Amino acid sequence: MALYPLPTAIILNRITPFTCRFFPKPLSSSLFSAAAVSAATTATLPQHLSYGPSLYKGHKSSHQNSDEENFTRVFDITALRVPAEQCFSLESKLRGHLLNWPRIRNIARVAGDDIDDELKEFIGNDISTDDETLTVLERRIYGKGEGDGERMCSVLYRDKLAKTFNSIGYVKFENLAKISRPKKKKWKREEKEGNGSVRRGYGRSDMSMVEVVEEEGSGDEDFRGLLGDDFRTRKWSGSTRLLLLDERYANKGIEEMPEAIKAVLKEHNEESTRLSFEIVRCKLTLLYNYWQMNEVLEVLLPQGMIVPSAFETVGHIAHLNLRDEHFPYKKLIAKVVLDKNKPKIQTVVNKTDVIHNDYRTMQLEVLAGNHSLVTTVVENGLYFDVDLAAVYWNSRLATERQRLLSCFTNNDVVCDVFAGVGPIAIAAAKKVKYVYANDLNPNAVEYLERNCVRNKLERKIEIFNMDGRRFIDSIFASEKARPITQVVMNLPNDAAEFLDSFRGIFRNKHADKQFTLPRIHVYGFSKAQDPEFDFHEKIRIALSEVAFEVQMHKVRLVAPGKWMLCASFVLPEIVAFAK
Ligand SMILES: C[S@@+](CC[C@H](N)C(=O)[O-])C[C@H]1O[C@@H](n2cnc3c(N)ncnc32)[C@H](O)[C@@H]1O
Repeated sequence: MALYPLPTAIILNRITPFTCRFFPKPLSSSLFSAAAVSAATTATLPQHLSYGPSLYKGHKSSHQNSDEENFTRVFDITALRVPAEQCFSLESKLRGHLLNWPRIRNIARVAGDDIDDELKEFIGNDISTDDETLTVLERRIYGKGEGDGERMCSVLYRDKLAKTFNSIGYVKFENLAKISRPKKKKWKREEKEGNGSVRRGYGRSDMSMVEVVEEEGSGDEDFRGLLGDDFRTRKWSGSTRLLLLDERYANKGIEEMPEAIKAVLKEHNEESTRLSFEIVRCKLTLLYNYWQMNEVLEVLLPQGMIVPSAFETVGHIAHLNLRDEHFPYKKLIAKVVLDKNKPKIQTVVNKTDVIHNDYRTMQLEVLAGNHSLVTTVVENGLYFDVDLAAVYWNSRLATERQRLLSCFTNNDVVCDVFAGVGPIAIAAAKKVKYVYANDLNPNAVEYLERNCVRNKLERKIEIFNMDGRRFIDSIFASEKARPITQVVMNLPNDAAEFLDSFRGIFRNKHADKQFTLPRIHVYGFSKAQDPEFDFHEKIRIALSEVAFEVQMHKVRLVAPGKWMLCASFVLPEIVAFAK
């Protein structure tokens, strides 16, 4: 990620270690200027950040080789080490005292907390009842000479240990030179298995990591060096887990723990001297992947700036609607959106202009990711290929399309005058008898054809590429066309103006012949105080007649005070037969 260099500098200056200082964002509009960096001042941590994880809290990591590492925060916490088999019951007992941070499991696993399978075999399953086995094992681990219970000198012990474990084929101790061990690369591969899940037994994921902080001078450094990091200088305890305690208890001793925790410790330490119930100090590291989009952006953008938190998606494309104030940071914002929404999102675009062309296509600028604007949208089990650069698509209308479809029956013949790539026409074709779909945009028609085939509905749809007015004329005049029962006119800016095309569509039909008056569903916008009345008036003017029993449906607010509406009514007979 090479996009953050300068904002990173700001983070470095604005976030201090664990002292819980909060640096307000520089008011300067230049996030990148040195002035902005030095403008950072300290203040106390605001109330809403005083609890729970925050980028404004914790220590910064000592590794800061990449921009992402600048978002690493290390938190000192305390944990209760408990036997693995009891951790779930204790978790529910102690829930109110546990860390309970979002996306962090209260039960953590760290290196060395599991007994190796081979060792399990060696000591048997029931370690707590077999005292002799345990004593022998403890001698091996803590370096006491068998028989006398005294400590051996390091050299002798090391030698003995190497021989002992070698002879029984015990290969887990990574630092024993004589024993072959898997190559580093292989370990790495194992760490991330297929779906990205983490290697068993290690408290590291791509979001967070828990490590036990070793006490200094515990006296067994020699053996740790020999046996590797998995070797723990604590009494033998079988498989254990860490129950991460609430941040209030960080760096606290047993006396300061709540009664519930003290009771657990007391109860078990009385019961057994072998099982490990102990308080340990830990480091919880939250990595870049842990933080959510808005948390990262909040740190990167100047204080007071609205953090873009929502975007529309069309297939693999995230579609932002950035404000003017965001423009200097558009690439930065897009990169974070991409990072935080991978792999679903592969491209981030911003709308550069309001839609004002005939084909209703958007002017888009690709800000991050791959530059292809051809994508596939799945809506209600149907597949739609879309080229956002050349055709219209709006995922927000999915619910409205469903509502409209619910008005159709399997006896209907639908005519979609402004069909685009076919979200209404193709979905209707699945349900109704037949569909006539039209669009003026040749690109939309190409995708409409493609989508019909893709959804195996090409036999139920006939496609046209002409102006809507001409299409209405010709489809109703055609002798071959089936009698149309439903007409959809989804071009909200202008569709009402096309309604005059229905005047006289049956003028050449004999009045005594059977005919079907189509039900029209026309979309429009209104900024009026009473949008329904206003739209009704537009329809009356376009038809030069009053349509009765008009059902008005408010689709959604497209801008403050601007409604998108759908009016549904049966074409008045007087209009259809007008001369
Ligand atoms: C708002 S889009 C709706 C498309 C589709 N119904 C949907 O929901 O995605 C309007 C469509 O009408 C088409 N269009 C614009 N003017 C037209 C005209 N005069 N005649 C026919 N189609 C037109 C545009 O190309 C565009 O695809």
